[in-house]
Amino acid sequence: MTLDTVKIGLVSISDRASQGVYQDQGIPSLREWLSKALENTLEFVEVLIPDEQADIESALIKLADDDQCALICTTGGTGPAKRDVTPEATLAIAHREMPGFGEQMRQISLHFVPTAILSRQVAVIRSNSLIINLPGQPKAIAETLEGLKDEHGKSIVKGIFAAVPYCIDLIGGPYMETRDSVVKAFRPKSAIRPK
Ligand SMILES: Nc1ncnc2c1ncn2[C@@H]1O[C@H](COP(=O)(O)OP(=O)(O)OP(=O)(O)O)[C@@H](O)[C@H]1O
Ligand SMILES: Nc1nc2c(c(=O)[nH]1)N[C@H]1C(S)=C(S)[C@@H](COP(=O)(O)O)O[C@H]1N2
Repeated sequence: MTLDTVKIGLVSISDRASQGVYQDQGIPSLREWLSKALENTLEFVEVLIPDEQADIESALIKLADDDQCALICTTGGTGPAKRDVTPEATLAIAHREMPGFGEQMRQISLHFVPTAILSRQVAVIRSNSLIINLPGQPKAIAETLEGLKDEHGKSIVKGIFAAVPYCIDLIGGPYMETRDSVVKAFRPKSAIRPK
């Protein structure tokens, strides 16, 4: 079976990276982890913007409605600081909320940092796109998507990505295959397509 190409939007939200104060590591970290985790051919649409609610909303609308990305990952701007507005922007353009993702990401992150509860990250659906907020620390991207493994590679805490392919099936997106050594997608037996 030939796998579908998957279009993925990557949005890095950082005042300083967008001004060139430091080099953006958000988009490269997202691209690297997703390319490692997925067997499908991936087509990325990438945006680097400051923490401005209007800019974030229009970037998300364009990626969902015009580019038709099945998955959109944001990084940054989820904390309690005044300029952190990523969750507000995401909720403002959402059609439906998916609260399980935010709940699980905060649980996972508590295994890494006690400040995990400061992230207000959300996940939502807009039409056929799943949009997920990830924290801004570049290392938080793999932590929340993949979870935590012991020294033998055995999963201690499951990352949220295990649930992403089936969610995308259910909203009418492409069938995504993961590499089990990175993350094993879970689907009910009836939804698994033979390789
Ligand atoms: N896009 C990025 N590229 C590289 N490092 C980043 C990026 N975003 C955040 N970081 C790092 O993670 C830390 C926490 O991220 P946070 O989103 O809270 O940044 P911030 O303090 O709001 O600043 P800014 O929006 O200017 O990146 C930052 O201080 C920075 O060290
Ligand atoms: N996995 C993980 N989650 C994390 C962190 C981290 O380093 N790793 N940092 C926390 C911190 S310090 C903050 S303030 C919040 C919000 O980060 P953001 O504003 O960069 O999105 O994410 C939290 N979640």
